Amino acid sequence: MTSETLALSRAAAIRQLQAHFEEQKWSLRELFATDPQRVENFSCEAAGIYLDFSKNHLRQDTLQLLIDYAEEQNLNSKISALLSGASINNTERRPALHTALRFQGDAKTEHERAVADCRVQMQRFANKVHSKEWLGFNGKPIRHIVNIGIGGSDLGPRMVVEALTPWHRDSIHVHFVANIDGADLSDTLEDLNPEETLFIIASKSFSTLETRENALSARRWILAAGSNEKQLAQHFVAVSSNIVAAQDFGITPENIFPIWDWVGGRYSLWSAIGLPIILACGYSVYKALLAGAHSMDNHFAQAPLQENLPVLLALIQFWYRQCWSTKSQVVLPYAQRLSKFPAWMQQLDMESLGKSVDRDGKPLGYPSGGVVWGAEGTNGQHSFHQLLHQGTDLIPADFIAIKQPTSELHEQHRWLLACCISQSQALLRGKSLHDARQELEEAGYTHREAHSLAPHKAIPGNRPSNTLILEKLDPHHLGALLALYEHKVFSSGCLLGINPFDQWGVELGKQLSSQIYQSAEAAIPENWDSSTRSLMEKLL
Ligand SMILES: O=P(O)(O)OC[C@H]1O[C@H](O)[C@H](O)[C@@H](O)[C@@H]1O
Repeated sequence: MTSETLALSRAAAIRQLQAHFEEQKWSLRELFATDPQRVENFSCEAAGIYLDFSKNHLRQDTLQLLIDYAEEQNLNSKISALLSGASINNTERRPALHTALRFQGDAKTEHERAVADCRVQMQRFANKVHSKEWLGFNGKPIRHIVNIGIGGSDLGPRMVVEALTPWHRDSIHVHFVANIDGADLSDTLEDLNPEETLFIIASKSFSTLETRENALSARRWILAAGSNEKQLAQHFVAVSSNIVAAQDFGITPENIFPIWDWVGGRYSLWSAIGLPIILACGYSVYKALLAGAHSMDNHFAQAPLQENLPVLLALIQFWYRQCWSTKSQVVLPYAQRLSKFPAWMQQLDMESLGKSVDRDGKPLGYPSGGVVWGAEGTNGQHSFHQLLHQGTDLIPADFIAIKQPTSELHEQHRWLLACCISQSQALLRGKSLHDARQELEEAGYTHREAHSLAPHKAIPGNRPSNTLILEKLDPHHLGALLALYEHKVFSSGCLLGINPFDQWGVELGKQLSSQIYQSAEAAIPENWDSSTRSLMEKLL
């Protein structure tokens, strides 16, 4: 099918789905009441992750319409194109081969051989640090690693290092600095000894403002502590595809870990951008993470669309966004150690799907990616869940539960899981006006008072959610979970007909910030809007 035919079929399929939506009269409670097998019919398991998607506004015919649409959009062949290294990132004319970063067994392709070499380089380096063979300028072993990077060069490894806390080595502490706000770096360095600190300058482009400025400040901090220029090599390594810029910064070639243009920033934690994970937890943990992701890659490649976890999640998102006009989706990991997961998801989903034109540059004419947000449970229950339950917007939720306790406090874990289950049940069931009235009367309110208060207490319910269950929060399951969402976002991009691999929308702000920074020293251009000019006068 040509791209024009695909675009026409997209528009027609969306209209058909909308017609199906208009006809639907069922409530979630009715769907459960009329189908005793609903959970069996609307759940799947793969790579150690169980997905219950029964609490969604889906009947078999809805799902079939969605699957038909995915087939019409050639989703299967697009998945094959992604995994085989076709130039799927059409605007930047390159493949998106993050799956090659987690290959298992012997390296077969050119990409895998490059990855294998890099893995050896990382392992050797980590061994030297862990065995205390790698010394700082004063002959002291390294105890602190500070990763300086932002966006994809920060969010993934930061989230994984926190998620895998039980695997941390006692001898090494890993820290992350991202923000251009100097408080981020200075607060982090406050209690560190420069003699025992090593910086990873993580930047695919090696030209990102925040990373450059933080790296320069870190360099001055090490020099001020007594290191000479030559000894800086003992305190700085880099991960970059811009080898020349990293060398110009003063990093010796053997301490530069490569990343390639076929690895997108938000998909890069599996590359040398994941070096902090190896330093914090050891190489075997990193390997298990890759293996978990690889098992999800295999599932994504092989499972039929109707049993394919990433595809199902993408279809559900598509259904709500196109037909239910949802504006956002919330991700709720019920695990303290996954507190940074929503931030990682935000970059993954919003940088990928926040587009207004299709792969050919034509206006979409239908909504693309929405807002992704969330926080770890149970904390959100005591703040924003109010809006999920009683607000006017329908916000589909993904709950992520971990079956095995993540601490010694097993009783608390049972409470955590009970809270997680109760939230999706409350979203589904709601509370009728009648029940709210009765509850109030039972609590001693007069009939009249109960009548007037009940609308405030009633909860609409009928609100959808997915629940994902991981057996354990270990490297393998975590790897599978992250790959699941990566492939979900890719599938969403295919369903929307957009290229999810570029992010040129972020460039304008960067260009303007340097113009503003420079103009503040000279005259502010007169043709700039008065608000910008006034803010510059007040602030700069
Ligand atoms: O790794 P870097 O080249 O420093 O890029 C870091 C980040 O900056 C950019 O602004 C992009 O929006 C991100 O996708 C990227 O991950």
